[in-house]
Amino acid sequence: MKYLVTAQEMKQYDKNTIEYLGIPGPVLMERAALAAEDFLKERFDAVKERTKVLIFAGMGNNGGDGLALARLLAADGYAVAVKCVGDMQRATKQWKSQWQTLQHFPVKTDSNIAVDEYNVIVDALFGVGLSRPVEGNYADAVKEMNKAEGFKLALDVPSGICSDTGRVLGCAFLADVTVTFGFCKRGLVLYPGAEYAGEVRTANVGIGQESFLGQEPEMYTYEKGSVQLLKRNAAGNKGTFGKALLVAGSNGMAGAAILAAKAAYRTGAGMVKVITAEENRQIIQQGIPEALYGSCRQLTESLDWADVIAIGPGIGREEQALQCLKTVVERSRKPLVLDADALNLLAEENGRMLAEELRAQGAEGRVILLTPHVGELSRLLKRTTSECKDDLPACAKILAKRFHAVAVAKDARTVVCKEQGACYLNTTGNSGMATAGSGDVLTGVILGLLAQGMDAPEAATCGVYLHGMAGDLAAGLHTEYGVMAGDIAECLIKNQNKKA
Ligand SMILES: NC(=O)C1=CN([C@@H]2O[C@H](COP(=O)(O)OP(=O)(O)OC[C@H]3O[C@@H](n4cnc5c(N)ncnc54)[C@H](O)[C@@H]3O)[C@@H](O)[C@H]2O)[C@@H](O)CC1
Ligand SMILES: Nc1ncnc2c1ncn2[C@@H]1O[C@H](COP(=O)(O)OP(=O)(O)O)[C@@H](O)[C@H]1O
Ligand SMILES: [K+]
Repeated sequence: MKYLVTAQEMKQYDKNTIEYLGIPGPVLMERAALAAEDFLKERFDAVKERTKVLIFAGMGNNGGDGLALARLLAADGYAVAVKCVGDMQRATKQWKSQWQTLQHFPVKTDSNIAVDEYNVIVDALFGVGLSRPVEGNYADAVKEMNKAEGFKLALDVPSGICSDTGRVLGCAFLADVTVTFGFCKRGLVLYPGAEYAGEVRTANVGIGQESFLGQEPEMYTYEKGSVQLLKRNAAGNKGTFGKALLVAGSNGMAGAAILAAKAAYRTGAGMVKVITAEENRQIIQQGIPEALYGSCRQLTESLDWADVIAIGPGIGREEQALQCLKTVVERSRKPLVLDADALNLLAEENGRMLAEELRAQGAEGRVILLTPHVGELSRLLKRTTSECKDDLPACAKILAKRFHAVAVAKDARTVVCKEQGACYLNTTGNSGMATAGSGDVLTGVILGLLAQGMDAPEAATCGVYLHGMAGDLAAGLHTEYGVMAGDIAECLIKNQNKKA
């Protein structure tokens, strides 16, 4: 597990480290600069004579890190220059102290620095202290850095990227590598920040879990290779691994049902039954002969049969779909995954009473998982899609609280959260998964995990992770251009736990 922190959390952990653990701020700054220096030496020591480093320093402690880095590199024989941006009178105490020390080292700091003479550009304008859009001299400096040739390193956060949301505030530094200090910031993982950050290296500067003092970060992710499936019972039979009921696929939309059913089987469910439109009987039986088939008339008895239920992929928004949803909500209390049109129906005026009923069931303890993409989420929350996209973790939390459910808010970086506790941000997957039907596969994966007895939050986080890993494997086979949802289903579980 890897923590992802906000600016506020990071500042609190800095403060705790200094005030409670007794490690002075200048020590932390020195370690931050040493970590950045280590990285640069790893890359450039072999070509030190030809390496000229230009550091753009703002007036906060991020700039202070930059000044300390300039000193360390100069002491090590590198050609270094620093370009200060901002009013030195207003610099932080640590910055001023670094500036005084720097005067004893051979670092160029005068105002006529020709940027194109330098082949390494270091951005130390703003870190987690960025509080408003980058404008004026600062924006000019960011543009100058971006225009420069050569290797680009950001200290802590690329300037202009919001540490919490990954949004660009005004304009932002486009880094090849970001060395971030203590813990990885959310904005380095969320888009577009992730693209601006380039490769992210998290450096240990002496701020660790001891600095939480009971306040853990509210977001985490899994690193590749760290997710475990439930141990498979060697003596198990198909009943042991769960009966999964899937209500999916209206007339002409049988593909959604086939993809989700296949994914549930590929994830390990013992039995999968598909309830779908009568017209789909033949195509389902040919497309996935391993699945049991039922028409909508057999829904009620199938609810009794099932251990877990999913509804939504390809069901449409017609009256029959609404009736199926009504039956599933009212006639059963079993764990329920709602996706796609099931969510759209709940968001419509017609589905309002059902949504109320579902909320009440959630409050009474029914296990509910909602898996909206940004469009579905916006309809459920009655917000614009850009509002949802701009702060997906916050919107996912609202949804989880509203339905007393596990919310899986899908996007390039999917968020999973419960009513209470930390959110999971997924980092597996790729743009090849932005293809019709890949959400149906995810529904099947989560259903398959639930069928085997995984608890709901774990099935959601593990499911999203595995789905993304399968997408990465599929992209390895077919490229990000060529991935189709069926490929993702085929790649599930294959080598999933191999470290990348
Ligand atoms: N506090 C600590 O002990 C440590 C802090 N470290 C560094 O310190 C950084 C945080 O330092 P600060 O809190 O001083 O913040 P920053 O250095 O990120 O910048 C904040 C300063 O920029 C100004 N500012 C913010 N947005 C602006 C904008 N758009 N235009 C113009 N000015 C703007 C603020 O008013 C403030 O003066 C971290 O990112 C990290 O690089 C590291 O040295 C590790 C230890
Ligand atoms: N750029 C991307 N990077 C990683 N994952 C992505 C990307 N785009 C889409 N996905 C994933 O693909 C799935 C798409 O789901 P959804 O939008 O419901 O598709 P559909 O409705 O076509 O089945 C989600 O799990 C989402 O997280
Ligand atoms: K920076």
